[in-house]
Amino acid sequence: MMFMPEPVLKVENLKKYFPVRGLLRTVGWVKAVDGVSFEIYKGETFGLVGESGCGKTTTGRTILRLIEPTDGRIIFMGKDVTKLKGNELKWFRRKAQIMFQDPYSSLDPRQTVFQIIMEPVRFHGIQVDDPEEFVIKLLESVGLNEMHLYRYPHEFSGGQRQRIALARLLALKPEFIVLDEPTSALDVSVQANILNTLKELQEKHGFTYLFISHDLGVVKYMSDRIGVMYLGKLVEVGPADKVFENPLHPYTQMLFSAIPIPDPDIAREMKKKRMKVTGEPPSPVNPPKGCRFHPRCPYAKAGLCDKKEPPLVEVEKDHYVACWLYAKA
Ligand SMILES: Nc1ncnc2c1ncn2[C@@H]1O[C@H](COP(=O)(O)OP(=O)(O)OP(=O)(O)O)[C@@H](O)[C@H]1O
Repeated sequence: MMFMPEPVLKVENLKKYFPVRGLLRTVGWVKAVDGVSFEIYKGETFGLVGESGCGKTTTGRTILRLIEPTDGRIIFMGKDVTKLKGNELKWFRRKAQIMFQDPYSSLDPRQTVFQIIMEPVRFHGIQVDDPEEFVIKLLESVGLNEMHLYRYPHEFSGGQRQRIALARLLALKPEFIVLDEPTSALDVSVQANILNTLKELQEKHGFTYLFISHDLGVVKYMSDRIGVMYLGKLVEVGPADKVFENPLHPYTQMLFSAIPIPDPDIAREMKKKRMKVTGEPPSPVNPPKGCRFHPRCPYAKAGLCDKKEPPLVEVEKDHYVACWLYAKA
């Protein structure tokens, strides 16, 4: 796929801190997103990976202004999202959509498929000559059909519900879609079908995706580039094939060591690099500054990571890592 040089989305130093309340006052902050920067180009899928709680969902929702950022800039198609109001905000709400993980709670059980799909269309004042025809076309584009038009969500399987949710957002002709674990609640066979539909729709309409998942196999399958998140920060960013074949950050190496690697040469290479990591990830409330992933790292041993955060540096073309092992201290 050809990428346009102008990014559809540009995130600069994005932060989202949640207060931790004590009895009388705020006693700390959950630094869910802590200074994240990346760009996504037209027609591209940017995958966000990392363990549960590292801040993936908060990043996606803050970008869409479903929650207000603590700091940072979000530029969408040249416009500063944090400053949008009135008609411009409505335009943004139409052009930037989200598909949630849970197909059971995202559709109103009292509405028919027709009503579910037409509601946002009416809200945005989109003119449609023949609403029935319009909805049938949308249903067909996601693998459903006119038989489903006047049925209710409970009559559908999880995968079909995700298809209805997809048809609803397609009706608004979005530019950018946050896919937040869109298939995690589904059986593996159904997952593959939905992922392929997402890919086909992207080819056809040139959609730009932010794909959030903790499932590395799925992220690898879907993404052009990926960002690896650890405790609210991006520790590695690069083309998906490069990051998977040559993970640089000790955290990425640890994360990837859990998945089976089909290519024996790469598997052997990765085994060499694998580091022993034990224990749960640290809490994002007052997190440690240093990286716990490289006990043999001289920089970590010297306490350098505690004193100063490593910058994101380009180690090979388009492949960035934030670790003192690769940067000049
Ligand atoms: N509304 C909130 N109030 C307080 N803390 C929150 C809130 N939303 C998220 N958090 C915290 O922010 C951190 C990041 O959460 P987030 O859901 O973004 O992570 P995630 O990587 O998407 O994890 P998962 O895959 O489990 O959804 C977690 O520690 C979480 O507890």
